[in-house]
Amino acid sequence: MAQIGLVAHDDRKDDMAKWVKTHQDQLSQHDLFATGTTGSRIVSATGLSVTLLKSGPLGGDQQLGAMIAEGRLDVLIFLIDPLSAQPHDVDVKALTRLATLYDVLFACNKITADAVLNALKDNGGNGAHG
Ligand SMILES: O=C(CO)COP(=O)(O)O
Repeated sequence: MAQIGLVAHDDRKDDMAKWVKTHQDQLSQHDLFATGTTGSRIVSATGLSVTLLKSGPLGGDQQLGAMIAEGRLDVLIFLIDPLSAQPHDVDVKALTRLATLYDVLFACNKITADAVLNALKDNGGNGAHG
């Protein structure tokens, strides 16, 4: 079982809800964490059990970053909107920086997110931190 963080910017929330629904069976075998609004969308689309953190602009990105720094997150799926400015851009950068620094499985678009789930399957369902 892996600890998976799920985050999507506003323009990518529909994509995230659809992606999670597509992979619902596999994702249900893992511990899911999400920023507040993304997580609420996922829960209403799928009924999956998700630990809801604060909304991204209110500190949710930083909470996920702290989990990565403490070795408590194996995977980050962060569907980023590359066409809109974010008021909390510094938090977004901090989260992507920590995901890179700590070498977690990290996807910021759907096709890579698919590849990450395949990698998890190949690894017997365990993330990098086992
Ligand atoms: O802003 C976000 C990521 O930077 C996502 O936060 P929400 O899921 O609360 O919208």
